[in-house]
Amino acid sequence: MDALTLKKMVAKAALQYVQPGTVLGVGTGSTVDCFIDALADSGIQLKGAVSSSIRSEKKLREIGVSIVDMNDVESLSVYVDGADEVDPANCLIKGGGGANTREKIVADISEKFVCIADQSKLVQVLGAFPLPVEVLPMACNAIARKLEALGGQVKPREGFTTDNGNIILDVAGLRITDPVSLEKEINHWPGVVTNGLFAIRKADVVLIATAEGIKTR
Ligand SMILES: O=C[C@H](O)[C@H](O)[C@H](O)COP(=O)(O)O
Repeated sequence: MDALTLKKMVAKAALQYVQPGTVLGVGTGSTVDCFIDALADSGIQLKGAVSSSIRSEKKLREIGVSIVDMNDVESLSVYVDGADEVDPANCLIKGGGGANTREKIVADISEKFVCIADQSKLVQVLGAFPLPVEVLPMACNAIARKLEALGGQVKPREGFTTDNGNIILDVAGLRITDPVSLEKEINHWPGVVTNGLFAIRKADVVLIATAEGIKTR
């Protein structure tokens, strides 16, 4: 089964968590694009959506979902988003599309974070996918040196600026056996906006598309 078919499958499966008439949290990425398409086909009527990126906002508007400013809601019952890697404890690496900061903000106010992924995203230990770290431009080299001291190989993402006007450093070569500690450590460095580890606020439910069907974890 090809990657797009798996993404469409898992996107459709996430519709069971969507409550009509509510404000839904919506993430970013190619799997979420499939989810927004599935939402359009489902005919489910939402009150609106809080989105984690300009890309998803645009797509949601195109299907007639109104965008709600996060400052106008206290909490969200459900947040649907993809991931770049998922470990056995449902800790994630996110930010392959550079949206990890807004994603972390929306996930934080959500009661249920439903992560949608295909089986290629499953790992035993996080870190094969380079960890994205959003940094303020003036801190780029200082933070890169600190990440290298942790044993990572750091590459600034070329020609890319986040929705918040910052830089992404992609950090390869980390074997992340304690994602909670690493998430806290990197986030404490001045100049880091957020890193792409979702371990402190991990997924509550992970839907995994496999050739045999959807698995729920
Ligand atoms: O910044 C992007 C997000 O964290 C995505 O959810 C993540 O990169 C997964 O994207 P995709 O569904 O395209 O693999």
